[in-house]
Amino acid sequence: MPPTTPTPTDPTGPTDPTLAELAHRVAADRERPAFGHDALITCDRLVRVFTADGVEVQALQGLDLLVREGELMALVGASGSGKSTLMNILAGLDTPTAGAARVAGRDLLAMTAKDRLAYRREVVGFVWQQTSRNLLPYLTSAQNVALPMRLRAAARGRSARRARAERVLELLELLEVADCRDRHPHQMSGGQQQRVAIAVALANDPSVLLADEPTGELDSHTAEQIFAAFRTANERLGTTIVIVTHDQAVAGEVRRTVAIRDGRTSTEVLRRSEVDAATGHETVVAREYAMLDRAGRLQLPADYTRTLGMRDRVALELEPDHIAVRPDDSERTEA
Ligand SMILES: Nc1ncnc2c1ncn2[C@@H]1O[C@H](COP(=O)(O)OP(=O)(O)OP(=O)(O)O)[C@@H](O)[C@H]1O
Repeated sequence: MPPTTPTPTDPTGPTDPTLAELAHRVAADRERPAFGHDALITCDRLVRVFTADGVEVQALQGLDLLVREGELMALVGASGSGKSTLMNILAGLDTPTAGAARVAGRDLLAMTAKDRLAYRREVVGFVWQQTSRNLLPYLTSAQNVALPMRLRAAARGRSARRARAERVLELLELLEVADCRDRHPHQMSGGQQQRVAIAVALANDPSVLLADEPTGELDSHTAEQIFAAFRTANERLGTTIVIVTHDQAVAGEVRRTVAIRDGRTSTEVLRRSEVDAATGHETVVAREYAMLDRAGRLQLPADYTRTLGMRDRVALELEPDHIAVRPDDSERTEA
């Protein structure tokens, strides 16, 4: 199809708005809900700059991310793309340099030290890659799971021992490690330790469970089982779960995988099941999307731009139902 040339009468092209139209747009903007108003996690133009030896590193460069309540999603990206920086901010362990971040109604930039402690104890749970970082070595599994509940009870000046013991057992059973309840971490396999770690993270019924490479130290079979445990927690308890992973198998099992590139969300893969009406056969269809930020910026996948030799400048054409992005043809046009 030849490129369309937008004219002032063309509804797809730019026109000079009248004063009444401008007033209408301003009113509509004012009424439009804020970015991420209905999301459980909202990152809005999030920036994190580190300064080391006088050199600035921009780990997050205006990252936008929305996660809805009840989602189980994966974050992927090359080493150094900013995944751990984002997880540390969402876990309340680090503060962004600029932008906005909200989790379950908490503004992560405005929390006091006391709010931050309560946030880490009650709103988020985390599972780290190193099994040794998740569990205290001198406590049994049951004691490890009970600890966050005891700390919360102490902070609130309450004690409900029996309810606590019941919840410990419930969680260990849900994660299929009830038989390990009296064992210490060194008496369990890596997979069992990570299951107990998930139970610890869920102890105070957090709104969000964050996991940073939780299967990084495990073989692929055990990694699959750990992933199944996250899915059980998501389905049975309704917990929203965000997993950072390099593991393609894990990333391929979730409905939504968001890729981070150079400190920004770049592409997103959504998977949905389709049932063939004739055979009843179910297949999973995956589709990749690029993310358009609020300033209209788009990151094109590196393999696409490489394949077409696109660099610096590209040609844009507005079509009735899409925008075409083509390699720079200015020199050819001028010749
Ligand atoms: N405390 C810090 N001081 C200085 N630079 C840092 C610090 N933490 C992270 N960075 C830098 O910020 C960038 C993003 O790092 P980050 O650890 O978030 O990446 P990542 O995607 O999690 O990588 P990996 O997959 O290797 O863990 C990197 O360039 C890193 O060197």
